Amino acid sequence: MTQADQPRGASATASKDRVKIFDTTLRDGEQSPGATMTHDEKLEIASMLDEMGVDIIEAGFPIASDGDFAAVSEIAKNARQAIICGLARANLKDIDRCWEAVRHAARPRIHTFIGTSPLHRAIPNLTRDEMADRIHETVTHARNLCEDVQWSPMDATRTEWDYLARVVEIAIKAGATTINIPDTVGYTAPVESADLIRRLIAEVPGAADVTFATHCHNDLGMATANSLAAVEGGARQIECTINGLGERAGNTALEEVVMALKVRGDILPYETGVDSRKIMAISRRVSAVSGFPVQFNKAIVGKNAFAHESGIHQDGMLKNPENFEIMRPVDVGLTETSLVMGKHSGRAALRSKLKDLGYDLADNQLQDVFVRFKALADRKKEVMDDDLIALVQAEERAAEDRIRVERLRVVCGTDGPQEAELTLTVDGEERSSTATGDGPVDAAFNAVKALVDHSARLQLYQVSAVTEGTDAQATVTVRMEEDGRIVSGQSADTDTVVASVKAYVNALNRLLVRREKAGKDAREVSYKDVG
Ligand SMILES: CC(=O)SCCNC(=O)CCNC(=O)[C@H](O)C(C)(C)COP(=O)(O)OP(=O)(O)OC[C@H]1O[C@@H](n2cnc3c(N)ncnc32)[C@H](O)[C@@H]1OP(=O)(O)O
Ligand SMILES: CC(C)C(=O)C(=O)O
Ligand SMILES: [Mg+2]
Repeated sequence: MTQADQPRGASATASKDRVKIFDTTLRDGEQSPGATMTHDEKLEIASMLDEMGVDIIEAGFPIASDGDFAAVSEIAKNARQAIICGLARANLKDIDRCWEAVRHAARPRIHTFIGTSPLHRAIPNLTRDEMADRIHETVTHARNLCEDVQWSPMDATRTEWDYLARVVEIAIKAGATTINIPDTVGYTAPVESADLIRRLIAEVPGAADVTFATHCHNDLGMATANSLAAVEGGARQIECTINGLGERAGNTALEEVVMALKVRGDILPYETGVDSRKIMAISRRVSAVSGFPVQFNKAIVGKNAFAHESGIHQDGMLKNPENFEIMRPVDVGLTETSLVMGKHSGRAALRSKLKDLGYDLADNQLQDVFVRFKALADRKKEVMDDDLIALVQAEERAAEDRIRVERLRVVCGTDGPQEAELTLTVDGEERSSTATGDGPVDAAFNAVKALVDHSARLQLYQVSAVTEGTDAQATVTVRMEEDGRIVSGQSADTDTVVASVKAYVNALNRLLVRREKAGKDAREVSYKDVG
């Protein structure tokens, strides 16, 4: 075994075989249309990969451009522990350029490849024999430059068995230390993936002296399954990318294979040197620099991978997280599971969430807030913490209010005048009014004035969104002044006009309290009977 073949990390145990993680986010990942990263971004990602314990970083394709060459060279210079690898086609110029870039690394690797299937042999227009000679020549050349050489028969899974076995043997004899078997077009299936590696190791002379690697693409959604099957067949290097970034449907996702081996060590007795707690951070960074968002339900790193909205699951999670989670969030770098509050949530989650927010409600209060919460959740995709706080505060305020908003309808649009039809309960008596105004809020405020006669002057009217999105709750604040007394009112609702009227009424209620406190009889307020 050469120095380059030694697995990293001190965690290898007698019972578990070590599987090397080869990350190609910066090479195959960057080949995704639109995923190009800048020089500095590549350096940053390489450093994070090195830090998290990836064994080999494929840093780029040095002949592809001066920029790629510069990035691979600098990553090679900065590498702390990882092997730094560059890709090269099966020609001497590519291999020389690759070596120029990776040779700065403490542990450099040249990765050279050529397509060996009937379809791919036609690309450079070579016969079987001509290609075999080319493989011998180029792998020998690479090995003369570098002691760590990886060779890949591109489209191996669509290559005839006899030819594949023949060229793998040639590459091993020419000095390749790692033989990578790519499923370039995501065509294979788990049983076949395992069998192919097993058969190569069993039948190709010299196979026992090299590491076999698996490189899968996800065209049929089987990349992770195929990679793990290949490991069961004898592969000891998995090629993968962060978030599964890569050509077409992507490559095997690093986070998936690492966590599968960690969580299912009972049936997959293999280990990696990757510190899984660094997964979330690098996933977010790769998503940001590549511009590829991670789908919400993506395994391990998706926004919903450790989130629960439905009441039965939330209740189960609160009783024991193992009820609905097979991994601890902390093991992938998250601080906690998130209980998302939405229309499927129940009282157990609401009580727990409110407690976290500092509200320890009695059962009857909780029930009131729960009813209002469900009504809000029916109108809004996700109820955020601030929405809940607004609900509880409104509940607290409403308890002693003499004036309550019952119903409001507004007519608005380009062809004014805007009109509001409002029903309030005042000291238990229902009263209604219709008013017009300059805009829906003005019309609604005029309707309030028609029902509650007062001389308070509106000093401030302010609207802000509690949370994000067009379905966000609007928080409205109003400030009013009467005889030197200043009161303010606040309310939140997904309907801005409703929130405005409720904030106005909230201020009026406070005004009544202030008047009472000032020794006046609150009933001095005269209510116009327009009902
Ligand atoms: C499955 C994979 O991921 S393979 C890697 C794919 N990645 C990339 O292609 C990204 C980087 N590529 C590039 O920047 C460019 O394609 C370059 C610089 C490598 C080559 O550019 P060009 O010289 O303009 O060639 P072009 O891209 O048009 O065509 C590819 C050439 O490489 C040849 N070729 C392709 N693969 C190999 C190989 N493994 N070994 C030898 N030659 C190869 C093709 O036959 C073709 O040459 P030809 O025109 O003489 O037939
Ligand atoms: C270059 C090779 C290994 C590759 O990316 C593929 O075949 O998918
Ligand atoms: Mg690939």
